Amino acid sequence: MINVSNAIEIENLNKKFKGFELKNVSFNVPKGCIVGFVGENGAGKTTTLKAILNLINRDSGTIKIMGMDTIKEEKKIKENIGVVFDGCNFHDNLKTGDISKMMACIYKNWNKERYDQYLKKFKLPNDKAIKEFSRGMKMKLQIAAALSHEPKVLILDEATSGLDPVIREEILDVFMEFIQDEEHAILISSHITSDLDKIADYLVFIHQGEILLNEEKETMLSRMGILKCGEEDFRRLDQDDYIRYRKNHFSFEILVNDKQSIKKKFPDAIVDRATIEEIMLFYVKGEK
Ligand SMILES: Nc1ncnc2c1ncn2[C@@H]1O[C@H](COP(=O)(O)OP(=O)(O)OP(=O)(O)O)[C@@H](O)[C@H]1O
Repeated sequence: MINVSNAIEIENLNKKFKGFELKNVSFNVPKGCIVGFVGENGAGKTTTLKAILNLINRDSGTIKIMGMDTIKEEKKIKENIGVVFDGCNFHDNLKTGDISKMMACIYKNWNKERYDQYLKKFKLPNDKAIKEFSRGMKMKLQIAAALSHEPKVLILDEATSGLDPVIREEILDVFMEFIQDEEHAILISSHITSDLDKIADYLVFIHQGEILLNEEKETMLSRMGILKCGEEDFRRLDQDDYIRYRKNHFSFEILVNDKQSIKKKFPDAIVDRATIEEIMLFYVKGEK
């Protein structure tokens, strides 16, 4: 039996569209982990996720799920993946029971009891057609369906976007429950960085089709920091000390690589903890 520690492995993925390119995208999703995939609108998140799912043809690169090549062993892999994309993929006139019958034909591991449990947990009615569902209800339905064919990997594209904090928390709890099994893994793209702050173990940051950052979340957040200082102190910094800076009227805000070494250099300096959102903004808007 092959023992693979990564649920998903992406190596040198390239895909060119007119005016956009994924450039040598490489990262892993380790088993037992949630990887948050972040980046601004149009950065290439959905394109990457679609390439993982073979929904678009890639130009080059290899992608493995549970050690299996996603092109050569596509059929075998599909059973192992639960997918939720923004918007609802089920036909509007279907009811929850119709979806169960349909999914049972598609997936050999379809677990109707589990699906019914999720419907109950999410308080989804079985007598209404999907067209009468709210956005949050549609999202929860998709998540219930994605989890009920007993996948090992969840691939989620903006699965919590446009939902209120109560529903988001319910959904995040379900993801946390799913990941308790060490063989499971989640790759989730989201603009709601506070959600990723809560649940992600790793963060992968994509910008203009390139991976800029790929690190364990807590290590990254405890290492990086934001230093506020005047021009004189800024000039004393080495290039290696910081990642990006932003200049205001009278001061500099600097995303530093290593809070501790900066505190040694400037004992009186205040270096604040950076949030995921701030780090993203520095990478996109800051100067080098
Ligand atoms: N089928 C396609 N043909 C041509 N260009 C495409 C196609 N699909 C996506 N693109 C382009 O690829 C780029 C990346 O799009 P993508 O949907 O991957 O971004 P994203 O990071 O998911 O953005 P968002 O956060 O807005 O969903 C965009 O410039 C988009 O216009």
